[in-house]
Amino acid sequence: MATGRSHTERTRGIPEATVARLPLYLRALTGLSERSVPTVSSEELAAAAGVNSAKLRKDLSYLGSYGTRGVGYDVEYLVYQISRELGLTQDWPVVIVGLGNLGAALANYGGFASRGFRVAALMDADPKLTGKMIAGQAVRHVDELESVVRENGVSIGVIATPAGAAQEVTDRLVDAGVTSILNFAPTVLTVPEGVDVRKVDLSIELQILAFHEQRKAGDGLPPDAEPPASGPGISGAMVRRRPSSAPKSDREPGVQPA
Ligand SMILES: NC(=O)c1ccc[n+]([C@@H]2O[C@H](COP(=O)([O-])OP(=O)(O)OC[C@H]3O[C@@H](n4cnc5c(N)ncnc54)[C@H](O)[C@@H]3O)[C@@H](O)[C@H]2O)c1
Repeated sequence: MATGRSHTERTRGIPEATVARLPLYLRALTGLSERSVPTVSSEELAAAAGVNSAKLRKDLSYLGSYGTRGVGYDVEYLVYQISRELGLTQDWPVVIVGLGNLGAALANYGGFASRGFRVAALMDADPKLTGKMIAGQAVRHVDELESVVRENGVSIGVIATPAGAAQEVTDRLVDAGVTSILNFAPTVLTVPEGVDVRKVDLSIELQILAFHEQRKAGDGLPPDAEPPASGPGISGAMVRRRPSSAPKSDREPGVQPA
């Protein structure tokens, strides 16, 4: 199943679209693994992940995984391969900033820890929230952000503050050493080279559904109108990058590109 190529060789050149589908395969495979299913065909796995099987085979070939004719893919091994490719075989401490409705819901979501994303700290600017227990952790004041990031080796920050605070929080996270941001606030974040931002925007997903609903109703669009690119709840690439030297006035509001 695996080729003789090194991990580094395989990692090079995996298309971003393939990377975006790997979590879908992993979720489907985890379900199979929990049911102790030993092998899976590309057709079954593709159906479970909601992609076509030719695409799946191509995607998995980037990992050096080709399956065995007549048998399919070894479920446990493929779970390991995809987890390794996604960097999930190590622990990633995350910090959640903004513990309002959304932040508290995220903190209570068990799916982070079970996938190796340990919530190292919950931080909020509201002194009334300091010390409040959420999901078994005391909320800490955002004044401690830099020390929390450094002490816990945090590399991923989750932003669930109002839009107006998101850039300032991002700058502080980045200055403290965070290199990946998951942004729930409805604003464009500007980050230096080398920092990745993923934006989650449920309202964009709803707008795409509205487009399709409108088409189903045959309302006002020419028959050959192209639908917008649909995607997972986490919008695609992202990122407006600002060289660290660029002035902060470069920032502009708007919708982060998907
Ligand atoms: N992406 C999505 O699909 C989605 C869905 C719902 C909400 N949102 C967004 O998520 C954010 C949070 O929504 P909510 O309903 O939880 O809001 P909320 O008002 O309940 O909570 C925001 C929290 O952020 C804290 N905060 C404000 N400034 C801060 C700062 N500088 N540092 C640290 N904490 C700070 C506040 O004290 C508050 O506890 C908003 O930007 C909202 O628009 C996004």
